[in-house]
Amino acid sequence: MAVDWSATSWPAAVFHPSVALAAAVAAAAVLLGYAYSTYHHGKWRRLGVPHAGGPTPLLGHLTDVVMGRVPLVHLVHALYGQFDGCRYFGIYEARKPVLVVRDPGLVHSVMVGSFAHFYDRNASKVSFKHDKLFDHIANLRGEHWKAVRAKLSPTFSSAKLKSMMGDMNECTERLIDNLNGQITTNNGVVDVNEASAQFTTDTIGRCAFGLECNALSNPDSEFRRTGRDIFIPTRRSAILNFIRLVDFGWLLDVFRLCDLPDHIYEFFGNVLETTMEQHKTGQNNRNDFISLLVKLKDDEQVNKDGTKLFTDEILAANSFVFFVAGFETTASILSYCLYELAINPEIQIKLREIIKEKHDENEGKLSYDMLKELKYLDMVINETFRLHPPVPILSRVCTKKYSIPDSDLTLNIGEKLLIPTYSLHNDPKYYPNPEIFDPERFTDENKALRPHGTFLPFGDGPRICIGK
Ligand code: HEM
Repeated sequence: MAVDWSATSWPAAVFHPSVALAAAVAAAAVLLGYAYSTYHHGKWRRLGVPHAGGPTPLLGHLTDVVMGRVPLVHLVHALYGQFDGCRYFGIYEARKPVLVVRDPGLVHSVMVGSFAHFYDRNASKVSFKHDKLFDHIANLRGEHWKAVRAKLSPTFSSAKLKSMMGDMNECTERLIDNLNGQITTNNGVVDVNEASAQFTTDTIGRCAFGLECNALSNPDSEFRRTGRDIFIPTRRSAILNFIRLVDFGWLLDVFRLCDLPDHIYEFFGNVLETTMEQHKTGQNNRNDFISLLVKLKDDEQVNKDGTKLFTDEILAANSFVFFVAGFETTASILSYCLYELAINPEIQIKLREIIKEKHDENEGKLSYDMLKELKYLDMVINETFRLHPPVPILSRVCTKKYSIPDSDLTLNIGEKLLIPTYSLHNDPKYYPNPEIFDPERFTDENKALRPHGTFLPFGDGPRICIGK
């Protein structure tokens, strides 16, 4: 049977004015969305800055990173290789132009010499307004950061470090027992990753908080569980980070959303309250991080504007960051160091003999001064930091207009820079055959041959790691 097209209703529907309007609105929305998501993508071309090609609308160069196909450090490393010979290059972190600094001299200027232009790591607190643990030293900005940093720096004076040696030695004895136990029960196979995480949890718990965390003897202890919960990526944090990345972070403030589960906020609030109380009532008279916090709080005068620097929230946030910043980094470098020693037995034997000799000279005791004399141990650890930097990329935000010397490029306030630590550590120009584990790169003579800005496991300049 022939179809009578004039009798069907669809052509009439297509041309109905409301459908045409909807189509026009949809087209306008697509165009607007495209314009929004690519608005800044021409910046590096306009400025004549060498830049990575083909940014995707909305996600820029981070599509594969957001999809979980490539870690950010691999992406930056591949581009670092592509821009050999350039002092810097541009990428797009989603919509935002970001400058990656390749030249060690410029890296050093940004972090040290011209620090006054690059005070901060984060541009703003948007999207974190309701995060009770956000206002810690690593996130604070400008003068506020400077004031808190000056007060917290004495945590790691050499006198304080010396007083921690007893606790560290005790945790180390337990680590050795744990490793020996694993060797016996597991045919010589050892999970150094988990043992390092447990050891680090116990050591920070004792040295900073005066707490017995028992992670080595009880892998399910509360501190160890909390450490795991903070670092295991969740769908929730992935979604929140995506929202931030595409510049809708303000929505998280509107809906009062935070990254971590409630029990983590409660945990750090409780740890701080309990340990501070123990110090105040004399149940604990150790000279640790918490005693410093108690003193800062008690001694503080109210500012002219009636505010205080060390509010309960600032203290809780800083307890949190001392645990978080110290835990994963130290555990990671310790397990990589044990791993490298296992696959480089000649280095292991040499290091072991040097340590044993000193240990015997010192009547079987491990002291702070003895550690400082173990130069080869330092070289082995530094080579581990070079190959496996726990923080492989650093960031800075321009806080005061900066003209890059010998170039036409001027950075404006709020613009972001990345410093590719991992790539600088693996650049054959500074470290020939970079894939080889070779502690000899860190003799005094060899170190002196390399320019500043080529070894950054703890960052550099006034914002360098406080726990270095
Ligand atoms: C192997 C161990 C560690 C490594 C590799 C490491 C690495 C780093 C790096 C790369 C930075 C950024 C520096 C910059 O931007 O220039 C940093 C900052 C920081 N680290 Fe560490 N860290 C380690 C241990 C610790 C420990 C034990 C603590 C304990 C308190 C700590 C607390 C901090 C803090 C609070 C900051 C922020 C400093 C500021 O903004 O003023 N870190 N760390």
